[in-house]
Order: sequence, then structure tokens, then C-alpha cells
Amino acid sequence: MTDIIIALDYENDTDALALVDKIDPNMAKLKVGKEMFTRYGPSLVQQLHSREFKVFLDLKFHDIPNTVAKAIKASADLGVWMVNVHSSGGEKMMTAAKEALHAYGKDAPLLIGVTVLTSLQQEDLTLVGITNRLLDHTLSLAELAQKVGLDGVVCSAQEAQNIKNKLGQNFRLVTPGIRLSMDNSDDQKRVVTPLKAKELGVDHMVIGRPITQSDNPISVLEEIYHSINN
Ligand SMILES: O=C(O)c1cc(=O)[nH]c(=O)n1[C@@H]1O[C@H](COP(=O)(O)O)[C@@H](O)[C@H]1O
Repeated sequence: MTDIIIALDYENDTDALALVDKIDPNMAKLKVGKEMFTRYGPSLVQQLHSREFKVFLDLKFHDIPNTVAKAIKASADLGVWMVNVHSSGGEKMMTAAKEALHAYGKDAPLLIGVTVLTSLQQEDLTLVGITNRLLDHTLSLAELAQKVGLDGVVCSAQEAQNIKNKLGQNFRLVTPGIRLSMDNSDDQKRVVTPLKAKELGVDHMVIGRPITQSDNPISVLEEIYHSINN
């Protein structure tokens, strides 16, 4: 089962809520990221919760273990459904994040590790001194995330089958870099269409601009929803 998470990347909350108010929460979950959270903070998340949406708080924490653990606790206190950290923050950082959620039991948000951003390709890794193949690097970050008990990883759908084969079907894959056609990928480099992402077995596809920047966001959302649920 693959579902849709809309990346709510807007400059203002009026535009964001205008879209949200046209969406059935059964059709999509919502992602609040750095832009909107920096402008509108927890109150935006609360407004989405009051409309019955599940919220993925995408702040990609990457810091010393103590700081990340406290930030994860703050996210859990907000009642979000999913939260993420950069897996490259390391084993101790991810472990601290996981331990911060123990007290929340079944109410804890899903904890997801970002592997290699979908805007990067092999040459970008080389420029920051990573000489491993991009797929191998993604797999080792995913393996480490699983080892310390995270619920899944963010990756490109291009890596989905390799990760599922290595780490099992229950390890959740969250995949941005979704594009309806390969004509306009914006700043994304490792892109996949919604139907292909579903075929590749991703659990949650994150879609922003193909929906939010279209002339008719609702009809694009409905088209994608029906294409993956037929
Ligand atoms: O963690 C993320 O959500 C994320 C990880 C990643 O590797 N690539 C990536 O694009 N994202 C986020 O996913 C969304 C993709 O948006 P669009 O490119 O507009 O579809 C953005 O909000 C990004 O911040």
C-alpha cells in the first residue's frame, strides 16, 4: 500500500490552508517542512491536526545527540505522525532520537532517517568527500538506521527495491523526488513517477511542487491518487 504525503511548501499559510481545506484527509497526509515551520511554527501543525490530517514534521534534525533527542521529544509533544533526522548524524545521534521516544509508547511518531537527499547525485557526493557509490552509501545509511531501531528511511524510489531486498518489507520507505514526467524535475535529481514508485514498493511518496505549483492542485492530486489506487 503506497500513500501520498503532500509537501506543504508555501510562503504563506493562507495559500497552504486554502489547498488543505479542499483535501480529504483520507486521500493524503501532509508534510510541514523548514519553510512553513520557521514561519508559522507549532500553531500550523495544530491547525492541520484540528482538520484531522496526519502530519509529517520534516525538519531533518542533524546535531549532537542531546540536541536531537530534545528536538525529537518536542516533536512528539506536538503529536505529529512522523518525524525525521539525518542518518549521517550517526549511530549515537539516531539512538538518542529513538530513546527520546520510548516514553511515548504507541503514541510515538514514526522516526525516519534521511539517507542521501534526492537532489544529490554521484558527483555531489564526491565533492563532499564521499567516494562510495551512491547506492552503497544509501544502503549503509539505511542499514544503520534500521540497526538502531528507526522505522524507515527517506530515499529516492530509485533505491527502493535494493533497500527492501536488503532490509525487509516492513522497513518503511518515504520517497520524495516524485515527478509526473521527467520534463521538469526542478532541483530534484533522482526522480521517479508516482506509478513507478508504487511498483517499486515505496510506502509513502512525498509530492510537493507537481501538486502545489500546478494550475489545479486538486485534480492533479486526484489523478495521482486514482492512478496508484486503481
Ligand atoms: O525529507 C524530505 O522530505 C526530503 C528528502 C529528500 O531527500 N528530498 C526531498 O525533496 N525532501 C523534501 O520533499 C519535498 C519535495 O518537494 P517537491 O520537489 O516540490 O516535490 C520537499 O519538501 C523536500 O524538502
